[in-house]
Amino acid sequence: MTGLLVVTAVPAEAEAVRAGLPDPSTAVLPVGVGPAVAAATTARLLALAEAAGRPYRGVVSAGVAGGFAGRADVGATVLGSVSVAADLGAESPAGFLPVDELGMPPEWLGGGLALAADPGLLAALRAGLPTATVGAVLTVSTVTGTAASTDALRRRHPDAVAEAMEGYGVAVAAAQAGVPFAELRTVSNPVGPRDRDAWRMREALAALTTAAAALT
Ligand SMILES: O=C(O)c1cccc(C(=O)CC[C@H]2O[C@@H](n3cnc4c(=O)[nH]cnc43)[C@H](O)[C@@H]2O)c1
Repeated sequence: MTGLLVVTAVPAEAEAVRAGLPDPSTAVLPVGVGPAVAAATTARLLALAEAAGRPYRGVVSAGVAGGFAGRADVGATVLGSVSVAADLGAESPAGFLPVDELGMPPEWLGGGLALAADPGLLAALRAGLPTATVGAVLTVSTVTGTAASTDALRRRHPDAVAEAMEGYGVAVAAAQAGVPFAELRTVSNPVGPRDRDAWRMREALAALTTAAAALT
């Protein structure tokens, strides 16, 4: 059994995590932006480790995220209690219909639209990050960029603290491999109308380096 696998979307996030790791032998790898490439690449990494007789002890999806104002502001650290596929569904005149409300059983969805963090791994991360905000982290394929879609997400997910683009995909890969999963994010921007000037990437990456100390 090897240690933790930490997957980020892009190299800058991986470098920020590595810079704060207490154990430099922890694997930190960028697996791409969005749920599909993150799921496929993580699944391959987990399968290769298992085939080599050195399965990972757990996998953490880490990186920057948009935070829901009043729940997780810019610079905050967030731990996902659950990673949610927030835009997997169907549009209708009455609004968005999540795919699990269309009669599809959880097994068709890799375990469901909301995959909970492993309790032991989450507890360990909470212990190392006592000021982190804990709540649902949404996974979206399209970055939310209007007030209307922000309000709709807030209504549909009153427990959501942040949104990003990889967590649910990594969670599906981990569930298929039977490996504990958690999601760790630092907030680079508020979820809301698109405004690149509101981005604080340097601050979020610095917070990621600080938070990485909990990844023992
Ligand atoms: O150009 C824009 O307006 C824009 C706004 C938000 C994010 C992007 C990205 O290309 C970053 C995607 C990347 O970062 C994570 N991330 C960070 N903030 C958010 C967000 O508000 N909503 C969704 N994802 C976000 C995400 O996990 C990706 O890896 C561009």
